[in-house]
Amino acid sequence: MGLSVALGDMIEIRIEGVTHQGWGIGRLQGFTVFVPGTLPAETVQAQIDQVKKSFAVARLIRITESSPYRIDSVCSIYHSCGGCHLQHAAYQHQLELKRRMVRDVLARVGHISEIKVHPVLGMNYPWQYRNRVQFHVQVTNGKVEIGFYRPGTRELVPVEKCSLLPGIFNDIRLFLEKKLQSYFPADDLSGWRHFVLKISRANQEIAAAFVTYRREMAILDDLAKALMGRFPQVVSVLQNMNPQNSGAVFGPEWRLIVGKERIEDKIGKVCFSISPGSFVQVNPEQTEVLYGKVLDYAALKGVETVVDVYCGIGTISLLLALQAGKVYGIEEFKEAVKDAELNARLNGITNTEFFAGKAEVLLPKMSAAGTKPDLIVVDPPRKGCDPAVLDAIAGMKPAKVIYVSCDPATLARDLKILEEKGYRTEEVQPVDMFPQTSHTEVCCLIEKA
Ligand SMILES: C[S@@+](CC[C@H](N)C(=O)[O-])C[C@H]1O[C@@H](n2cnc3c(N)ncnc32)[C@H](O)[C@@H]1O
Repeated sequence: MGLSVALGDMIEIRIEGVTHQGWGIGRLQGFTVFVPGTLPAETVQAQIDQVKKSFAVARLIRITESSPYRIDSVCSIYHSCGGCHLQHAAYQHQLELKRRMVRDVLARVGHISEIKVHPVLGMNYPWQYRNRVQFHVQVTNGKVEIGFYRPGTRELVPVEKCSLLPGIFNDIRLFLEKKLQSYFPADDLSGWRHFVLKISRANQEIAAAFVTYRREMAILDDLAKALMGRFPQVVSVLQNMNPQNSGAVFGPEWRLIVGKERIEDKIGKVCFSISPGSFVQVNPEQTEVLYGKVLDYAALKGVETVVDVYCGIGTISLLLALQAGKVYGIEEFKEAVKDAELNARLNGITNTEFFAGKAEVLLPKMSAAGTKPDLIVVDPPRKGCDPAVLDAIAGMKPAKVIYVSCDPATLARDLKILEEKGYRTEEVQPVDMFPQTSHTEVCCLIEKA
């Protein structure tokens, strides 16, 4: 039987749960209705925005019974920006909601319900935690705007200050917006795409990147010098050329405009030199918590062979290498592999070896060559592990697998596959890498059954 409501209808609904995007979930005539911006135990009036075969989406109009955990959001643009999803919930409640989200998705997708999901490890100060940002630059009829796109659109949200960013990022954005505007109308401002900032937690140095459609951009050198002159913390300004209209922020070609090529950071005892396009975790304080959990679960004794799959610049690999016999890292992005090798040298670590290529090709090759690791760590992108990676893990028969995931749904899918291949999930520890948003990082310990 279909839902007897239509687009534009007003409904009253009790919210019972929350989705992984942070939307409230209610039931109406046996149908699922999602209401963004609501919390469990609230009753709300909402207007139907979308009706699909098995669910509807409604827009929050009025809260008739409020959750005791509802608070006023901090950001004035919270409802239009879309970058945060849970600012309307007190932080401790956000952590509880995230724990429930992980538990629900593991049960629904992974059929894993008997395992306890530990309370989410949160932050003392869950603001200004991001170490990098990608702003979009838009120049329309000579008016320069630097900000974020409204979700699913190319419409810029006017941002005065983002509460997830260090204060200096907001100041730099305002400076650049004004400075860029001052070149108009004398200079051609077309060709701009993004403006990216990264800050090192260890020494507070900042690297900036101008991402442009084309190489020739008259004002970039002048702008870079002005930026460094005004903000001495900016030690590196680069240009990245990205002519493609794919979803990727960076294209393959980089040019150093002024300052140094790379910035350095530190995690635990290990120093990292980071090339501009490489992946690093976005929340450095919580990265230490997450990696600490990986080391706990690994419980190494100095003799083990470990494979770190999807290793990025070798952060987890090098921390593990301090406690293992030998660590192999696998990573698709060649520059990140060069970083990992350089970082091993910088830290005097000699028991690592890194391989550039796709995990789904290299791990099966390693398995065929007879490598028998005691532990395999995987930290894949959101889409999770390729089936060939999971097959290779089962073939190599490590006693332990540690799965670090930024997407609980693909994690649940992969844990189910690993269970079918003779592995059992023993521990599930969510870590709040992304306070105020609905995203959660999860670290799992999996053992051979
Ligand atoms: C979530 S990041 C984890 C990086 C690292 N473990 C860390 O904590 O910084 C995922 C990494 O997987 C890499 N990657 C994506 N697809 C891959 C593939 N098919 N094979 C190997 N690496 C891949 C990305 O370049 C990225 O560095």
